[in-house]
Amino acid sequence: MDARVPVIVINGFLGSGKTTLLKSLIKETKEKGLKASVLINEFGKNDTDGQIVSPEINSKDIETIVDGCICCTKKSEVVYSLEKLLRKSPDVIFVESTGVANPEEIVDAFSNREIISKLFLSKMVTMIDAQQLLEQNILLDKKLQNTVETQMIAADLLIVNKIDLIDKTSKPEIITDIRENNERGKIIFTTYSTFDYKYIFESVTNKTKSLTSLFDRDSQHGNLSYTSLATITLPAPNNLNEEKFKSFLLSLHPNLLRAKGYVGLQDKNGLFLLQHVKNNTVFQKVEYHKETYLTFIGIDLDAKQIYEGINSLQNQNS
Ligand SMILES: Nc1nc2c(ncn2[C@@H]2O[C@H](COP(=O)(O)OP(=O)(O)OP(=O)(O)O)[C@@H](O)[C@H]2O)c(=O)[nH]1
Repeated sequence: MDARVPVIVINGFLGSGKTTLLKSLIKETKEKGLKASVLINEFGKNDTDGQIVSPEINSKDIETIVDGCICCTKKSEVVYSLEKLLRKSPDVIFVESTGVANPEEIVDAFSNREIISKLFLSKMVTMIDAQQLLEQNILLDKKLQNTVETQMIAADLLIVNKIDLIDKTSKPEIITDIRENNERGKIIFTTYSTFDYKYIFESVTNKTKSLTSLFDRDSQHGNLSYTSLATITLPAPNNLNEEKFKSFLLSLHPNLLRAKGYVGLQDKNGLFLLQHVKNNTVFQKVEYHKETYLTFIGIDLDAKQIYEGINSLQNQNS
């Protein structure tokens, strides 16, 4: 019997809906009577995604690698984290990559001699932000555009998410775009990463694909590095004015690709999870009892401008 544990990698650009999918998949795994383990990789310093999925899974079944990509600077931590997860005897391991990870390099990070006999790559899922795909030219950085393409090339399953934010007549254009990069992957259109998860779980029992063979078909994209992509993390004020803060985030467009964190809002009790992708800003009331913080991810972000902007918002309120 093949005792290798299936790995499902969830790829996709910043804010495309990876954590939303991960949360649903953890729930679905439980409902199937199976045990999930999770490896989450965050580009920023804080484990926001781990915090978001934490109500669904025992903390011992989550490993988090922060402050860099497992496809480059954090490659060496992957084996250690996977070994730790394997000791919990999971039926399946979900890996959520950072939004700027190169899938080819992720597979390489997993192809370590010590773990390759214990795991197999069951599915490479790529989340696509429908709105972002249609406005691809908003990506300032050619390398990031390449990343989006590489994530499409690598996928078995392409989940076009956030279709509530686009004109439905654009679907054929999206399909054409995807097919230019990937001729064979299954394409599913979704909102909030909701679809029939049988397309994920059918592969859990199909132990055919090895980690090393995945990229035999395409290796031309090579190693990408992002010199201008940066994260800035700072403590968050606990009394931000919601509207002024939203305007501040919009003022950082188009350099700001993603912002997230935990904040307190003026005239509102409790703490809020901030989710900002492009021009969409959402504050969700949450139970959160640790230090508040804000993480900004973008291209050529001006740290001084961000620090001063947040400070000035705080001072306006006091
Ligand atoms: N309007 C809309 N929002 C969505 C949809 N799916 C997810 N979101 C929201 O988009 C934001 C980002 O979603 P996440 O699941 O955190 O995205 P992610 O890919 O994990 O983000 P990173 O890990 O930062 O790259 C959250 O506020 C989600 O609630 C959707 O279909 N439509």
